[in-house]
Amino acid sequence: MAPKDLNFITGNKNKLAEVQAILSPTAVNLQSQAIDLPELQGTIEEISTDKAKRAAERVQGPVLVEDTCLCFNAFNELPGPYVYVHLRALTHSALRKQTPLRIAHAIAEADKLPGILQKWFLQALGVQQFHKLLAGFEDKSAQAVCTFAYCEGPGHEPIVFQGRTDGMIVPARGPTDFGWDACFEYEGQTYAEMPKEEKNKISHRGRALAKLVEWLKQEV
Ligand SMILES: O=c1nc[nH]c2c1ncn2[C@H]1C[C@H](O)[C@@H](COP(=O)(O)OP(=O)(O)OP(=O)(O)O)O1
Ligand SMILES: [Mg+2]
Repeated sequence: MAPKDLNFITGNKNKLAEVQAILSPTAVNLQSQAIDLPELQGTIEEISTDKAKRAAERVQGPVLVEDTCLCFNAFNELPGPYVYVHLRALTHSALRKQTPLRIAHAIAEADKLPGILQKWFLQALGVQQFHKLLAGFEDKSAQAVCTFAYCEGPGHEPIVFQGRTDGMIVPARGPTDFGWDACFEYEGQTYAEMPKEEKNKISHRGRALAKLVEWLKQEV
């Protein structure tokens, strides 16, 4: 059964602000709790559904969670689950000493890339260096993927809503206060350069929430 109230569990204030803005014209009553949840390794869907189950256990009630991935198309086919595991074991300072190629191999796992590793890349390289990951590749295209998972409560199977937006990885332009927004270009503008309403209309998050809102309408 679709809920009237949603309890969005996230440790990320920028995400929360966007979700509030996107859902404000709808009938959804959004609450939120800032809990930083551990994230599993696996496919994008597995990460989100597992995150939702953990969150439901933690709050002992219905929850909404979200996981965001940035997938570089140039690295999709590269192998390297072990590189990924290896990089995960490194500290931030050790990661900074890795060669771009080693980091690129880890990005090859982008399909399976939990937000936490992406967070590490951003923290280790900084938003100004982020585009250099693709320096040796002609294909700078990328896909922003946002996956919401709603879980009715402990023991329930989560429902997933996903939105994807195609763009390019570019040297940072615009404010750098939200993740890789300044490095992700969509139709000539980086996410960071766009007014928020414009980003929310075309963003991975906006598209995923449109599906969530549709589901809520059908269920009511
Ligand atoms: O629209 C976005 N524009 C730019 N950057 C973004 C966006 N959305 C997430 N991001 C960044 C934040 C974090 O560095 C990573 C995802 O990690 P992710 O685990 O999904 O988020 P998080 O740990 O910050 O919050 P949460 O508590 O909801 O897991 O990508
Ligand atoms: Mg996270």
